[in-house]
This record gives sequence, structure tokens and C-alpha cells, in this order.
Amino acid sequence: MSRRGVIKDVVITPVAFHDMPLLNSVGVHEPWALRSIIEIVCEDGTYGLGESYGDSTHLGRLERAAGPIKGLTVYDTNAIHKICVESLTDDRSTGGDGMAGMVTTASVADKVFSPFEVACLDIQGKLAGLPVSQLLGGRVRDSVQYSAYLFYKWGGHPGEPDDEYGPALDPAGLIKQAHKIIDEFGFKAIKLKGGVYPPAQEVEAIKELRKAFPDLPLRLDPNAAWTVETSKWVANELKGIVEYLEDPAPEIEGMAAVAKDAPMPLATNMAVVAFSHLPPSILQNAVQVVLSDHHFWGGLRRSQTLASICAIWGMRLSMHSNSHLGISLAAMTHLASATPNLDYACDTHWPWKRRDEDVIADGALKWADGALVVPTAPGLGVELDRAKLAQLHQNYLDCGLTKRDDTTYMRKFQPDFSPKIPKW
Ligand SMILES: O=C([O-])[C@@H](O)[C@@H](O)[C@H](O)[C@@H](O)C(=O)[O-]
Ligand SMILES: [Mg+2]
Repeated sequence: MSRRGVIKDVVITPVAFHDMPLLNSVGVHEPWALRSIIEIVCEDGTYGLGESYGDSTHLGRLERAAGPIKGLTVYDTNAIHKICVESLTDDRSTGGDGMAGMVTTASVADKVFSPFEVACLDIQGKLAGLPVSQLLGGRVRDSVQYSAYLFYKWGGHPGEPDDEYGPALDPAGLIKQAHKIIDEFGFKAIKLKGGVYPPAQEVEAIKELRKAFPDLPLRLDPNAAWTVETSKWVANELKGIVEYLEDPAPEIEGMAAVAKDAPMPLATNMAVVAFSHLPPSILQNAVQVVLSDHHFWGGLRRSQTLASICAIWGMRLSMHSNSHLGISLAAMTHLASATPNLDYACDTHWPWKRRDEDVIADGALKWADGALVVPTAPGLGVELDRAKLAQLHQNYLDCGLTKRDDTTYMRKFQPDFSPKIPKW
């Protein structure tokens, strides 16, 4: 007889979907973004979904942890976390953070654990007839606001026609891009990915965005491309204009030095990316806003632990994003809906994805007025579309990429490009 909640199988499928040439401090996005889709299947046939990075190093780590998970139940998430930690004991591989090297290795075990935990919660919800938000304490908001995440970008990948967004290499291009995204989704906050052009140019872009969108909160994120001195200059220029400045300078010490003088809160998804980073950051008041991300903070419940620590120590919470598909968006939305102090508009790369390209069945995720409506069906509220999964897996096999590498791609077109930070 099959037993409820006992894990019979874990299936990990690498996938690839089209991406646009988005620029950042370490290079430019390649034509394909990689992800892994994690399916946990129980003895009674119930399945749960998780989504994570698609780099080969990370895939290897997921596979190593997956074997020993079989036979546990989906309620044994502490034991699953322990297995993830132990599976890394002899791990000598580097990289695989799916973020083009922008995050340290401090949170590797939490990165491996995260999609398994999300899939377990999906099944727990399905078996209980409850949405994941309910398992996390219940919704405090019925929809979750996201921000319009602007990027400097080329018109299209070199050698190809312009994509639907076209180029954005100056303030006018960014304003056009912002209008397009906001017209479609209704976002009520704007984030600009910086670290691409000299700081004065990016300051000017933010000032032009302020004129074009006088009522919307703004943010700028150069991914630690500036020295402490440059960061202080930018902070002063943008006083009263941005709601927070994200990762201006590298490392906790750099952020702390900037924070001493900055007239606005500093946010991070680079300096503080693991629980071990919190004490030194708090001691130095290095960051005032943590951009949580369940993919590297160890899943939804550990992200809520992070939220509690932030609440206790007077830090605020926002949410970080990488290129992702619908399973991640559903998980991010359940988490934000059930975390009272996650009250900034969250980041998402969703607008950069082709609307029809995903692994989930259509219709589960609905945008309204800049927000995603929290799914109320049991579990995450999204189901796999197996034909689409097969197509995106075929993309993965055909595209030839095995890791995210923005720098190498950029150097094909600008051989002297340097990803060194700080750059200015
Ligand atoms: O997708 C990108 O190019 C972003 O720069 C991403 O890799 C960052 O991790 C992220 O969005 C951030 O806020 O730093
Ligand atoms: Mg960031």
C-alpha cells in the first residue's frame, strides 16, 4: 500500500528558455537562460515542484542530494536539509551560483536545499488541500507587488534582429522600456540595473526616470561596481530620489563605509547572502534592506527566519530575482504573501521572458495592477505542462550552454571587457 507523503522519486530536469541581451557589471545575458526543474514524486503519485539554477555544477549537487532523500517524507524537511549539507562534504567544485559569480559560496547548502523544500511544501499543501501561503502562516496580502526591472540592453543579440524591447543604451531608451513594461504589467516601482556605464551617466538616467515617472519609487543596483568614494558621491546625488541604493560597493565593509554617509537605506543581495553574514553586517549597520531570495536563503521557511531576524534588528526586506520561470514566481509570491515585513515591491525578471515559454500549464498565474494574484489552489497552485517541459529540456540539450557566463559572452563582442569590481 502506498504511504502518504513518502518520497518515491526525485526528478531533476535542466531546461533553457530564450533570454535577451541584458547588460550588467559582469557582461551580458546569453541568448538562453538555464534553470532546473525539480519534481518530487510520492508513493501515492502526488508530485511537488521546485525550480532552481541550471548550471552544471549546481545540477550535480542537486543530483547528489536527491538520492538519499528518497524514502523520507515530505514533512522531514530538517532531515532533507541535513542530507543537503552532508552531500557537500567532499564537494570541491566552484561556481554554479547561476548568478554569473555575483554571489559567494557561503550559501551553497541552502541553494541545494531550496528547491527540495519548495517541492515538499507543494506536496504538503496538496495533501492538506491548502495553498503554500497557508502553510507559511497565511496570507497577509492577496496579491504581491513586483517592480519594473529595467536593464540597459542591446537591441537584440548580435547578428539577430531587434527583439520586442529594442535597444536601451541611454535615458530615452530606458524610459521607453519602462513605459512598455509598466503599460503591460502596471508596476508601481522601478529598479534600474546599473554598473554598466560610468556612474554619472547612470545618475543622469535615474534623474530622467524621476522626471518621466514622478510618482514611482526608484532604485539603482550597480552590483558593487563602485568604490566607496564613488558610492558616496552617487548616494549624495540621488538623495531624495531613490528609495534605496542596492549594492553600490563590494562586501560588508564597503557597504558599511558607504552607509555611514548615505542619505538613503542601502540594500543588498551580494554582501549579505547567508545567515553567517548577518552578525557582521548588523554590527556595522552595513545594510538596511536585505533582498531575500528563497533560492539561496534555503527555501521558503528559512526565508521567513531571515524575515524575523530583519524585523528584530530593524532591517527591512525586499526580494531579489534572477531569470526564472513560473514555478519560482509562484513560490516567490506565496512567500511574499505570507511574510508581513516583505513589503517592498519584489524584483522579477518575468517581463524578459517570452510570455508563452514556461514549464507550467497556462492560466495559474494572473497579473493585476503591478501585482501577481496569490494562487489559492492547494500547494503552489501551478501544474507541470509536460509537453512544455520536454520542449524547454530539448532547448537545454540543443543550446550547448552548461552554465551562466555573462563575461565570456560579452568578450565575444568586446574582447577587452573586464568584470572587475569595483570598476569606478
Ligand atoms: O540578471 C542580471 O543581470 C542581474 O544582474 C542578476 O544577475 C542579479 O543577480 C540581480 O538581479 C541583482 O539584483 O543583483
Ligand atoms: Mg541586486
